[in-house]
Amino acid sequence: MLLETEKLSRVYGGVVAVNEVDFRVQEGLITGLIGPNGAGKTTLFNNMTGLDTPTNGKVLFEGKDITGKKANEICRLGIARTFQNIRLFKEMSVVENVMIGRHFKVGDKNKGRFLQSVKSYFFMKNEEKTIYNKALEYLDFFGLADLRNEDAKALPYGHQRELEIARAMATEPKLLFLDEPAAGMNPQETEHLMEMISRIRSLGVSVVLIEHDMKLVMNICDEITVLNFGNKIASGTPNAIKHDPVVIEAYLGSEEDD
Ligand SMILES: Nc1ncnc2c1ncn2[C@@H]1O[C@H](COP(=O)(O)OP(=O)(O)OP(=O)(O)O)[C@@H](O)[C@H]1O
Repeated sequence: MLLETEKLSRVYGGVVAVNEVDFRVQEGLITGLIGPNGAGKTTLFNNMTGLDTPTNGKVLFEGKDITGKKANEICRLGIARTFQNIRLFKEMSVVENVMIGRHFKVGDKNKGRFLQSVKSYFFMKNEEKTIYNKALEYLDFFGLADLRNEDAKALPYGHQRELEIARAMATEPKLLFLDEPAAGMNPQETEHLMEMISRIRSLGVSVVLIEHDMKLVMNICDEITVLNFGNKIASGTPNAIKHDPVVIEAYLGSEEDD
């Protein structure tokens, strides 16, 4: 198992946001985490990626206990993520946003100097040129290279979300967490996103995604785990989940679509 939680719980005051959840991520697969609003999906994400600390239970990554480690330590171990609300450096260009992800990976002694010097390729140091070229490779891989000099804030919404994913990929993760990547996207943008996520899997990077768009989830996930009121109520293949009466009752309801 690439990542697993053992009876992970997170309690806020009187609210049990996540209750003794055993969540499993197999290497090389796309795993969906679904459930109604407030089911505990983002809380579980935050507790696996170092943004929050479990009240009880463990998080194991490649068999090692990473419970309670800080977000940057976890990122260095090979776990990257995106957020429900887009968190780009809006005043910076597309390529600069990816370079920041890349730079984080390479290590960073001179961040200030680095950020001032990315404007002109001619004046870049060799290390910076390598980072720039690698960032372009990532943009190219995701079909975003033509946009490299645009300000991030000028991009259409769908591209902003994809840029965030490209930046997370530039840290060269083994495991990528995506929190509602298709939120607010139109059908064409969602289609492009689905291709992008499949390409990430083809690189051998495992993906975990929270998503309410069931077409996307059922189409691209290999495995799905369902939360309801903080409890894991099911896990299995998309087909098994789609036909699970407990899941239909708690979440899918009449939206179920064969
Ligand atoms: N920092 C916090 N303090 C107190 N309660 C919290 C906190 N974070 C989450 N909760 C509560 O924990 C529960 C689970 O919330 P969470 O955001 O994890 O659900 P979710 O499944 O991600 O929902 P959504 O699909 O709406 O994003 C909710 O009842 C929420 O109000």
